[in-house]
Amino acid sequence: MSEETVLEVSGLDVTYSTNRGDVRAVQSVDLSVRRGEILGIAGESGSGKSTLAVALLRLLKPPGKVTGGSAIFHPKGRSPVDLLKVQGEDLRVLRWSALSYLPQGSQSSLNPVMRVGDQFRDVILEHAPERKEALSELIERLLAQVGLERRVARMYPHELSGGMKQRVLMAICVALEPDLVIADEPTTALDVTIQRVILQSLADLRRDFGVTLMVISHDMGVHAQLVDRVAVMYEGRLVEVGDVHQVFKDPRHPYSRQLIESIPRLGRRAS
Ligand SMILES: Nc1ncnc2c1ncn2[C@@H]1O[C@H](COP(=O)(O)OP(=O)(O)OP(=O)(O)O)[C@@H](O)[C@H]1O
Repeated sequence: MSEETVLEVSGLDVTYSTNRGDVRAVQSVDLSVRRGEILGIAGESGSGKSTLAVALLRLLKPPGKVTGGSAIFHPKGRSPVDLLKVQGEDLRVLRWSALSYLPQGSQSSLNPVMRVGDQFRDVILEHAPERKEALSELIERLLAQVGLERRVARMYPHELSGGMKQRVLMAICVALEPDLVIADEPTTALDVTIQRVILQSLADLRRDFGVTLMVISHDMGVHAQLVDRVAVMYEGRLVEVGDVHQVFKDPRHPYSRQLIESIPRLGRRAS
């Protein structure tokens, strides 16, 4: 795996100002993501994982506010950019083609009145119109990559199971070969068998497309099966970052140890 850095987060602070006072949801977070790796973000509910993701994706809504730090992103073939400062057209250009997002509960993010193939077409043609010629082949290849038949392109979202919708979204996320995909709780709300299929598809996407993934999950089993390195969040802070085997074998922080001990049984790694 290359040691090239895709994203360098330094001193990130995010605060929600409420009438009951300020909630410092992310505090002084330093984190780097290496090209080609799967980095897990672990921590219990409320530890700040989603806030970290939406701040990096510039999708943070009021009363949330980034109150400090930088997130230097290095897309291939483009100049580095601070994700916390990029604006307007520059931000639009980065979305999907360099930075894509698989949101929590993403199964409702497909447009219910559009066929799956048209949803691929919209994303691909908006950012890469030169792909128009070979578009059907590309869509077929992307669907196959996540284990779906090409007939799925002609279907509407309501004709798909939850796991199929999740796989369609994963394929759309990687369609433009982004430098980084941020997936928030990709297996939550799916049954256990489907969870395994999704984890395997994510591992395959990295193997076949070399995609860099940041995977947010409260489920330590997901990290055990999928990720290369894991970062543990606790009350808005990163308390430990390391090789996943190392962290599971010898957690440095008592909170990481607690999280690991709370897993009923460690699963097998997917890759
Ligand atoms: N819109 C909001 N207004 C006020 N506080 C918020 C808001 N959104 C999140 N918070 C607070 O910020 C902290 C971090 O929440 P966040 O959702 O990022 O955690 P999480 O680890 O992703 O948890 P979950 O998996 O449950 O989403 C929590 O204390 C939460 O209550």
